[in-house]
Amino acid sequence: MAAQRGALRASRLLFRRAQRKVLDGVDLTLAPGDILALLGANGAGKTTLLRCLLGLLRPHAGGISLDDVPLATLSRRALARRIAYVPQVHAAPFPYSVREVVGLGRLPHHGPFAAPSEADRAAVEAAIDQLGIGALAKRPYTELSGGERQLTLIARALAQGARLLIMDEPVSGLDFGHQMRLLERLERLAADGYGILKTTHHPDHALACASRVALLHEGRIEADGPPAEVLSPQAIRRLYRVDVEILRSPAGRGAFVPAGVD
Ligand SMILES: Nc1ncnc2c1ncn2[C@@H]1O[C@H](COP(=O)(O)OP(=O)(O)OP(=O)(O)O)[C@@H](O)[C@H]1O
Repeated sequence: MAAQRGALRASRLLFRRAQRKVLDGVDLTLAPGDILALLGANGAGKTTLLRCLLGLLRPHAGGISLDDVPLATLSRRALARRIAYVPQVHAAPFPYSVREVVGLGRLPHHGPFAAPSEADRAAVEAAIDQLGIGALAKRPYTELSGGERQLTLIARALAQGARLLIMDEPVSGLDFGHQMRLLERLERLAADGYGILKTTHHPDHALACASRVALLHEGRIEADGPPAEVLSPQAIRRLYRVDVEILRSPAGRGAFVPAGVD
């Protein structure tokens, strides 16, 4: 079957750690326009799967392709222009300005020793505009709040030119307001044709902001589909051993309410 244009596709991935199958026959596709939320309990293998999709870990079996081209045949630089990783917010070792941090996203285009071109500078400014962080551009990254750092790291990914963004718990450590604003920004990026894969420990966020949800359990993708279909109380029970009820607002939004834990 032909992959959707621009899609990243993993088929039948197997990955072992110390003889244990962390990923065991995983199929997953990320296409432009998707917001795909990957849920799984602690240790389920979400980060391992992300690292395979980024070409940082080589699966023991199965294949990963980008536009039908095997990932393993693409250079790191070619890959970085197509797929960007947005890590969890981290402490920066040096007080680079926000503009300089976003500019690091241009390295796959001009290399570490060449001066940035006009096109590089334009891409950096466009990414800063897209994330609405122009007012922060001169501030040292080290002095930013967690939410501002997260926006800076997303802008860096956009400056990279990649259309597929892979995010490890993008709202972790953010206050409620910043969480909601970040999720809203992700929706806008998806509407602009970016494909976003994010891991999350919040089923509520997957209900509120995802076009698809994939559940990783015991090494396999147990379900992959629209949030309202996949995120049943039974599925939450199986994943987290928590009983929940789903409350729906008149606007159709949903939230999980715990009804009991093991
Ligand atoms: N470098 C490593 N060496 C050995 N085992 C590892 C290593 N990294 C991860 N593991 C194991 O692989 C399994 C999957 O880990 P992974 O980090 O992918 O899970 P996760 O779903 O991202 O977890 P969390 O939600 O807690 O971040 C876990 O059992 C973990 O202990």
